[in-house]
Amino acid sequence: MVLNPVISKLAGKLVVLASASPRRMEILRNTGLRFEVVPSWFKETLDKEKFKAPYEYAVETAKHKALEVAKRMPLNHLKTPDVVIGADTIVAVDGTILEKPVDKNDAYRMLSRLSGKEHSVYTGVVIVLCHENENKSVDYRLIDFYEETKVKFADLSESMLWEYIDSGEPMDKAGGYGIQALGGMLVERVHGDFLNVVGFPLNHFCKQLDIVFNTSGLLLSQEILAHSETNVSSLASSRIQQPNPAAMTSPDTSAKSDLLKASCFHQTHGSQTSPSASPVHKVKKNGDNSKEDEHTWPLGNSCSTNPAAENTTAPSLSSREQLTEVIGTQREDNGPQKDDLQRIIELMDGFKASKALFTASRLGVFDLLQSRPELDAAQVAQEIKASVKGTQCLLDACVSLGLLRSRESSCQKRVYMNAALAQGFLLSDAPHSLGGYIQHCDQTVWPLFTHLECAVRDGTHQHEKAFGKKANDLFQDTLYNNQDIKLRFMSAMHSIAKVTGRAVATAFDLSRFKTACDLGGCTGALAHELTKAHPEMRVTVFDLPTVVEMSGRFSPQHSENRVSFLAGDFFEDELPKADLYILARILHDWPDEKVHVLLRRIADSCTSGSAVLIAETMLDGRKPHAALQSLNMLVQTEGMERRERQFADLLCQHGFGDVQVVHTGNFLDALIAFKM
Ligand SMILES: Cc1cn([C@H]2C[C@H](O)[C@@H](COP(=O)(O)OP(=O)(O)OP(=O)(O)O)O2)c(=O)[nH]c1=O
Repeated sequence: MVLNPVISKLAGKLVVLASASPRRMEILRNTGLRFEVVPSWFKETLDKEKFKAPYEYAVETAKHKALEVAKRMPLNHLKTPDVVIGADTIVAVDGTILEKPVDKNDAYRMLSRLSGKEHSVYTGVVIVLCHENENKSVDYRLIDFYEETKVKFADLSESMLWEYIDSGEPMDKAGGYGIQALGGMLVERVHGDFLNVVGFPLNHFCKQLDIVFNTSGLLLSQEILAHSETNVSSLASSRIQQPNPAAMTSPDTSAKSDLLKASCFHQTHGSQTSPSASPVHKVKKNGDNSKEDEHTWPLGNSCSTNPAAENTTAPSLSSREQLTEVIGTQREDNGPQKDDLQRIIELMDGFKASKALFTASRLGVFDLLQSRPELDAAQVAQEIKASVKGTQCLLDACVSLGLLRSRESSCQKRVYMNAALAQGFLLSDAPHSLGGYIQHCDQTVWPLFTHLECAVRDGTHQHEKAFGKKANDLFQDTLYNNQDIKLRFMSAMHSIAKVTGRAVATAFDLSRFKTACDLGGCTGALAHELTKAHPEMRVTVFDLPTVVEMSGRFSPQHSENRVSFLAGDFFEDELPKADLYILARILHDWPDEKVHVLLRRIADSCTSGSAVLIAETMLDGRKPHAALQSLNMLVQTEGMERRERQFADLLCQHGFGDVQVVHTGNFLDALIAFKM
């Protein structure tokens, strides 16, 4: 806990881990830090001969990983992070650097060299602080350090070696072993930070953060204080990395982003923290637009809205402290800006990236490579019954998108395996699989979006143009009009609810509510998360008969029976009585006049103190996902996405007030309003 205050100073900042390492994610996630994961595309091919010490190689590699993500995000993700963390772990024995083995023989070679000896594990870490300056370019300030841990292996027999290698564990780990898993059996002694061996020297990282914040607790102040050499420990060193311009291309810094105004919602990776730690803010009713981005944090410290506009005075520099070199580029005066052109190309390529993901998912590429990693394009093509040429293009596109990883095998063939993103979200049987939603996007949303221009001109959905049939009743005539389409849609809604359910269920303290009714709750995925998070709560899922009859297919094996289903139409039938009514991704299907009908019916069913919990992607003028989701509703439904204030205005007309919102950091934001 002693270091927790340091981590909490990153609250409200967009922190990005530029790593696909599940171990690094786990180590950081366990600190309660909220961060996004954006694996780096940097190929770890620096010439080792050019470095006088192994740790220099690790630090330089970590720097390139972090900077690549820091530069790419404004273009690909349309947002500039505040902090990007890169890391690289290597094993060094007898002056030789060992990274991840390319195949089993390579693993054997590495482990044989380590057998019976002491070696060093170095993890280089680079923290990139991104700061948008007055001319809209982004300054990058780097702080780097490395940690060394000494590890002594036991004498390893041939049989032990091969048994370990055949476990598969060595293949994605430096030095060909994982000390935190089976590889622990090989280790006699560790001297230094254990987590450093696993891939991230957490203690040193927190100490470094403390230095960066120094006493005034400022991050991204005008002058980032550098760390003096005084805290060099026996096995670790911290130093300011004076970026070597020759060693790297100057980052594209013209990316436009106002996200350095520390927006008050979190990009959450991993475990949802308790409601008390989530930033809850009250929504003012219409007319008071000036404070839209100001939120008060439960911890009492307000999040800055724009560092550049703050009257932050940089702490004075002591003689022993150095400034890191600012890396920035001056904008040229003539011709199309390279970065702007790149931005437009990225946008034009967007649909190709989506379709590549949809196609790979539909062809079963991710499931195949999970069961059989390290296949080459020809082998994948044979399995998915596709051309080698087409498969090669698709696989390489997925690698470029960070969905797959590839490397040269020992017989000089390029082999492919799933990246962490694919393992987390794209496998059919993954707990948070988005496969259903991807199929819905590919089969339903994609054809509708080809008629976006008509949707914009007409202001109506495009089911008839896309599928050749009139859709009078949005759901009955389109999404539910045959079993396959209905099952696909329910699977899509189920996958979204699985990914977002816990964040929505824990966004507020709902312990006062004993009964809830999830209107349009579809498969009950959110309902189950609510009962998990609130042991006293019973939830009734109220949805159309055609949906309720299929919901059993999605019920979790081991679920308490505090979730029940009731068939009905929430526009027509009497609503079940409940303390809390839930509308998750429901209101965005309907125009205001229909929303008023539904809210009036809910208000009539409520008693004082009852509440309504809304989960939607809320428009905030910044998040591209929300604005694009609103287009999605335009082509698909009669509805739209709305701003917080629009919800507050709709709700107050039906006697609901004290509106609070939590930006959960994933697809959905949560809003609660109480019956006054
Ligand atoms: C020595 C050792 C390494 N490792 C892992 C940590 C790292 O994930 C990996 C070293 O390879 P890295 O290149 O540092 O990291 P990575 O490839 O996994 O992820 P990324 O490059 O995207 O950041 O080896 C263990 O898990 N246990 C160990 O005992």
